[in-house]
Amino acid sequence: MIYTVTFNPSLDYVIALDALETGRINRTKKEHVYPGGKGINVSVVLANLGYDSIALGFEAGFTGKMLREMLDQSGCRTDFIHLNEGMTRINVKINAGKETEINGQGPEIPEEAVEELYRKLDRLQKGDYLVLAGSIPRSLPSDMYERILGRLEGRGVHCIVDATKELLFNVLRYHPFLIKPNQYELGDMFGKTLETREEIIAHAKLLQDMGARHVLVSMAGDGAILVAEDGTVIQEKASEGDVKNSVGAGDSMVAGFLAGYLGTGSLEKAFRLGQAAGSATAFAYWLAERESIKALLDGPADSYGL
Ligand SMILES: Nc1ncnc2c1ncn2[C@@H]1O[C@H](COP(=O)(O)OP(=O)(O)OP(=O)(O)O)[C@@H](O)[C@H]1O
Ligand SMILES: O=P(O)(O)OC[C@@]1(O)O[C@H](CO)[C@@H](O)[C@@H]1O
Repeated sequence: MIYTVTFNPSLDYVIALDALETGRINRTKKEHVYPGGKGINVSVVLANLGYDSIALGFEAGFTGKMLREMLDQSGCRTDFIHLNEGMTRINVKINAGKETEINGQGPEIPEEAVEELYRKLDRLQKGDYLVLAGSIPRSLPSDMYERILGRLEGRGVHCIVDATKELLFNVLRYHPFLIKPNQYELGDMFGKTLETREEIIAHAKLLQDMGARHVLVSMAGDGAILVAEDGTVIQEKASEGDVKNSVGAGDSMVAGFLAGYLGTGSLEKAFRLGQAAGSATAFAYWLAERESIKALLDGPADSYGL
């Protein structure tokens, strides 16, 4: 089974305007509310690709109730922990020529709720995949992901971590199966701006020296580079298309990679399905659907396990 964990889910309020001006009333041309949060997005795209997963995380308040309902309707299985105080955040995604995002802080997660999540994770079995993705609320310590991987160590659970800075650095010694920083996040981890292919590969390898297995570096419209555990490097440009809203492109890429890997066992197919899923999301108002992903694949969909 695949599990995703989203510590700080959201409702994403996605709006489109011709232009955004501060200090005045702006009116939207288009608006929509979607379930959000990185792990949840991974679960939604996995479901669109025909892969079952269970989305774990925390929800609270009327927004949390709505999040559950929306995910139920979309056929995505959840096993959230309900918090009695606060409310699931609403993140605002503004498409006005440029993309601007305002992400909320989210509710406080008490110690008992974290313990409840640990108990759920204790039930994972050998061969399961666990995706940890996104920020954690400020009330929690920055070694949260490390504690989870430490607890799962030696149990044969394959972990995928899509996080930045300390959250990511701290988990490397547990040899995560896959990490997916974007080009800027990777540079940021070393206090640098990475521009060339060589610089990106060299820094991905530094993360492998610290314990990561496969490192997938996404580069938005420029595509992605996979530095595999055995040193193989796969790089490809992204498909060209009309970008509508790239929020969730990275999460879609993680979902596509995992689906491709589970469906074929091939890192190359996984990489290509990941790229197609990321681009299909960028070319849509929200997360990629199965058909739009298939349309961006090179070769027949069944050769990707779809
Ligand atoms: N403008 C674009 N055109 C084509 N493909 C894109 C575009 N933006 C993203 N993609 C695809 O999606 C993948 C992931 O995108 P990106 O690097 O923006 O991830 P990210 O920074 O983790 O995104 P997010 O945090 O919004 O989920 C890229 O490697 C590429 O395959
Ligand atoms: O605040 P975080 O946890 O870093 O990111 C949350 C978020 O921006 O990530 C997803 C896109 O990747 C959105 O659905 C969601 O609003």
